[in-house]
Amino acid sequence: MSKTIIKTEKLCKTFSSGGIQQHVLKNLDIELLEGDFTIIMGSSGSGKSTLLYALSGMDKATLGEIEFEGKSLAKLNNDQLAIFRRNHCGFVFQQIYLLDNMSVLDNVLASGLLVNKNRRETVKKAKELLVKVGIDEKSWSKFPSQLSGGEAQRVGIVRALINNPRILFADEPTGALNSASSDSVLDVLTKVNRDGQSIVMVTHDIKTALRGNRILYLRDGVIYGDLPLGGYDEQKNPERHEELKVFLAEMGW
Ligand SMILES: Nc1ncnc2c1ncn2[C@@H]1O[C@H](COP(=O)(O)OP(=O)(O)OP(=O)(O)O)[C@@H](O)[C@H]1O
Repeated sequence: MSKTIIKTEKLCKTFSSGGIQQHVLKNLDIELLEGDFTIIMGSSGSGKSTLLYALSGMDKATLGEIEFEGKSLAKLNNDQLAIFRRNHCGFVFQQIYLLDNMSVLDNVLASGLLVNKNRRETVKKAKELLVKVGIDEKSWSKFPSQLSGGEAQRVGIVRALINNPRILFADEPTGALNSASSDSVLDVLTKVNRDGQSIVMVTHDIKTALRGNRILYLRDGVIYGDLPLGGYDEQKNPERHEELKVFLAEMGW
C-alpha cells in the first residue's frame, strides 16, 4: 500500500471580485500517493491550476484541510509556507523563468544552495541531475538564451528536483514547446517518476496525460472522474490512449 503524501478534506477555493464570489473548488476530498504520477485534467477555467496551487501551498485554501504528510498547511503562516514549499515541493511551469544572466549550472545551484549550504555536495548533485536529463557538460556554462526550449525546460526540471522535493508540481510544462522538445521533457518526467519521484501535473493534452498513472478530472469545481491508468508503458500506449479517450468522452471533455 503506497503512503499518502497529500490529503485534502472539503477543500474549497473561492475568488471574490467586485462583490461577486466564484466558487472554483468545492469540497474536494483528494488523496495523493507516494510514487504516483497524477494528472489533473478538465476544461479551460475548471480550476486545474487553482487546485495545483492549493495543493502545493502556493495559494491558501478558502476552507477545508490540506494535510501534507500529516501536517496541516492551513496552520502555517506565509513565511512558514514559503519554507515548506522550498523544502518539500518542486515546481515546473509553462514559462521556465531561468535567470538570464546565470549559466545553466548556476541557475540550478541558486536553488540548491538555498537548502544545502555544502557547495561541493550541491554541485555534485546538480551535475548528476543535469546528466540524467540529457544536459551534458558542454552545456553547463551556457546561458539560458543559448538553449532550446526543451533544454531550458529540462534545466527547469533539474532546478525543481535539486532539493529532493517530496512532490514535483508541474503546470503545463510542455505547453510552450514543439513536439520534439515536448517529448524530451515528458521522457525526463517519466524517467524521474520511474525512479520514485511523485509528480502532479496539469495538462490539456492527451499525449501528455498518458505519462501519468492516474487521471483526476475536474468539472464544476468537483472531482468528476478518477481514472487509474497504470504506469506509462510505450508498448501499451494504444490501449491506454483508447481508455483515456473513452474516459474523457464520459467526462464531457
Ligand atoms: N487570482 C485569481 N483571482 C480571481 N479569479 C481567479 C484567480 N485565479 C483563478 N481565477 C479564476 O478561477 C477559475 C479557474 O482558473 P484556473 O486558472 O484554475 O483554471 P484552469 O482550469 O487551470 O484553466 P486553463 O486550463 O484555462 O489554464 C477561472 O475562472 C479564473 O478566472
